[in-house]
Amino acid sequence: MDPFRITSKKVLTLVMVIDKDQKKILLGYKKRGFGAHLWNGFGGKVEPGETPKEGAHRELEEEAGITVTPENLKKAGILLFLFENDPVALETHIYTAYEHDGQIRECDEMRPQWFDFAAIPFDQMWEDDKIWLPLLLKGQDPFFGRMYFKRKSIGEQEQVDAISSASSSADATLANHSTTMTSTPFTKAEPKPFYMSDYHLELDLTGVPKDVALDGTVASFEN
Ligand SMILES: COc1nc(N)nc2c1ncn2[C@H]1C[C@H](O)[C@@H](COP(=O)(O)OP(=O)(O)OP(=O)(O)O)O1
Repeated sequence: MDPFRITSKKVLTLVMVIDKDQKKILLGYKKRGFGAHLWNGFGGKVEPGETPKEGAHRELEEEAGITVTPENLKKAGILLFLFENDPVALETHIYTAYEHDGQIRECDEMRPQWFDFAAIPFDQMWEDDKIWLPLLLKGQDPFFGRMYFKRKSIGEQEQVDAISSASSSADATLANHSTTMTSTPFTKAEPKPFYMSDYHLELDLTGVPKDVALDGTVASFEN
């Protein structure tokens, strides 16, 4: 039986807020829930009746306190995250926002912080990010991909713990390169429960239909 066989999906959003002039990206430190202790863009589940773009707008305001006009919220790609022995895939619609309104603020779920492009904390982010985020920062969108994740075994987890405690001094150095939004100290790397075992990314979408059929349902690049 295929351990990556999927029967349904959840639709999620992820917004990457970028300051092109300063060459900085706004990330949020996830304090709880799925992906806790990792830095990520802002987003979450699309609610019934919402388009992905409407969901992205709502989640950005909830998690970072800022709004983006519809024309400034641009679709960068769609990634399908698949987890071993989990039949529910996460279809994640990724957006860029180069302009925003309002005051960035922390909430109970996310702690926002600006990072220089040269100091993005990839070792404390989902492993797929190091594949597509550099492309997004170069403006090479849109992309479409499948990312396959396996849960770490106990032995692998112990190895990660050892690496993570050895790297805590490196984290302190990273903190000096980033612009802190709040007085909360930079958090050291936490072990990641999953590792990416494989991926497939389409960068040339000429052969991909506008509506990409995934698991029987359809994702549209339109909004
Ligand atoms: C597995 O790989 C992933 N990589 C990246 N970069 N981002 C991911 C991955 N898997 C999920 N995400 C993103 C997609 C969403 O932005 C969040 C998860 O959203 P969450 O489950 O927290 O959704 P909410 O609606 O905010 O959840 P609550 O029920 O807590 O409100 O992570």
